[in-house]
Amino acid sequence: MSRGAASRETRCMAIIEVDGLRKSYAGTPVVDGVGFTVEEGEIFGILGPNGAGKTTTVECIEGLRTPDAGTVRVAGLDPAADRDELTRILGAQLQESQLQPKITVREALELYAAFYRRPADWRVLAERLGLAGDLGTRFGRLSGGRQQRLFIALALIGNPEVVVLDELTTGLDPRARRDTWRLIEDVRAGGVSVVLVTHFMAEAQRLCDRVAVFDCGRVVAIDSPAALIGRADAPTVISFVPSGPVDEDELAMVPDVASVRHEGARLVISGTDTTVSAVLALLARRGITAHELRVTDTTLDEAFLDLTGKDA
Ligand SMILES: Nc1ncnc2c1ncn2[C@@H]1O[C@H](COP(=O)(O)OP(=O)(O)OP(=O)(O)O)[C@@H](O)[C@H]1O
Repeated sequence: MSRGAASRETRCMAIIEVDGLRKSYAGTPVVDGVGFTVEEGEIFGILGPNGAGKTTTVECIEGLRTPDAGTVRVAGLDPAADRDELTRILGAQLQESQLQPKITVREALELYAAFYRRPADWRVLAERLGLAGDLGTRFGRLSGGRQQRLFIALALIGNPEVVVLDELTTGLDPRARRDTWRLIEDVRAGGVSVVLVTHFMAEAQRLCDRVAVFDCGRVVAIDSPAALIGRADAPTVISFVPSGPVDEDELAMVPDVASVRHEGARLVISGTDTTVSAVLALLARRGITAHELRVTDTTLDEAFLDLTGKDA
């Protein structure tokens, strides 16, 4: 194989490579040795509590910030040095403040298409993203969900190989969020790699092939959502509404119990399979019936708490 072919093959696998990335503001490190790769065609999630350094990291990938140390490559390009070439490969979601409320959907699509040498056909994009009926509507009059559709369309208008979506569904109602998830899946099905910065565990669990969990400027874990959940100390949750009072001290003594909490009248106990049978046996001994009994796998929320000790 020629060296050119070999390097193309390497590039085929990783669309983004970040290694040893560091960035400080006023001497305070906010990104402190971050490294990960995003494979072509995957939806890669970046999760973490407020201030963990997620946005700073993606801004280095987008060429909006210059790293203090480390390397970032997007399809082999250095974002800080190759901004012009980068715009042909990478699409970034706009922030709301970058669009005038009076601009119509058609005008925004035409304007942004004009920035690229070989833009996507904006009419096709509008159709695909369900915006064809909104072309004459002013941005300020669109619902939050429709505005997000427009931001996705604008991120895709340069025919990018990878898009970075930062907190795309924050502020949307659950229905609009689910619609946006479907759009992101469609984008990936169209061959575009996706980097998704999110606070929502359900979003990461539903969409992402792999997730990097950030904490205090570092990556504390990278894995598939299922594998991260599998790493949790307490992989099983049993919950029920007890028919009478339960001695919680006694419950806490049950084998493998990691936590006992209340959700209204419901008791929620996390632990292992052993916990489930032991809790049921204890209830039977005390003559208590478990109404609305549910046994579920732990979620990414719980796995995240285990990894960072904080809510996202
Ligand atoms: N331009 C800046 N000047 C100084 N400090 C900054 C600047 N931008 C970000 N910070 C600080 O750097 C830290 C990391 O910010 P960053 O936005 O990267 O985190 P984040 O994980 O994206 O957080 P969030 O989820 O709240 O958006 C925060 O403490 C933030 O206040």
